[in-house]
Amino acid sequence: MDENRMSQNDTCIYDGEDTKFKIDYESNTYNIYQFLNNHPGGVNYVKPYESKDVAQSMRRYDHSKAAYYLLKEYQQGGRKKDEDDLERLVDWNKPMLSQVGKLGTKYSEWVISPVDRRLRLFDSDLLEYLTITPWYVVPMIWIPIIIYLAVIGTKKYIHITKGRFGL
Ligand code: HEM
Repeated sequence: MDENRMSQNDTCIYDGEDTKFKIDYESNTYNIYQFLNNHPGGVNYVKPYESKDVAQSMRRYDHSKAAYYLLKEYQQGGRKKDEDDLERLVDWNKPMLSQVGKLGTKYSEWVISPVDRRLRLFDSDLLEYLTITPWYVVPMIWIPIIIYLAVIGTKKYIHITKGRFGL
């Protein structure tokens, strides 16, 4: 493999032989299988384009620069690293937090150029662990707080309105 290309396995969250949804864009082929369900326009817009060229349709829907940048992530054989200066600004295998401060004026362009790969934010395993919250933690914390505040509020209301309204 060309050493200027990242292998798809390095960059993909999902991989596997049977997980393919190929499209063409300007004579390159892309496997966008892992992106299908995340497409902001919905999966149904993209589904009819399996094995077809999407260039015209993408232009018709006025996709942003970020969308075309993201598309390269799914290029067959991996993204060409030497094509994008933005790719070389950080070491993707190291935590991001310590690196973004050094991006300087490039930061604003880099931060809105989406990629679809595993990366970590913090050096510390504990902090990294805290960056991902399973959905059930949110009701676990907030439901007791809501119940507590509702009980306190009701008690106060009963106390304040005691003797009024003929109660
Ligand atoms: C030909 C097939 C495609 C069609 C018909 C299509 C259609 C659309 C539509 C209608 C929206 C607007 C959603 C909204 O604003 O509510 C959208 C947004 C978007 N699409 Fe697609 N899309 C296609 C392929 C792709 C591909 C291949 C990618 C990249 C891998 C992509 C990335 C995006 C992104 C990032 C957005 C958010 C808006 C933006 O940044 O432009 N789309 N698409």
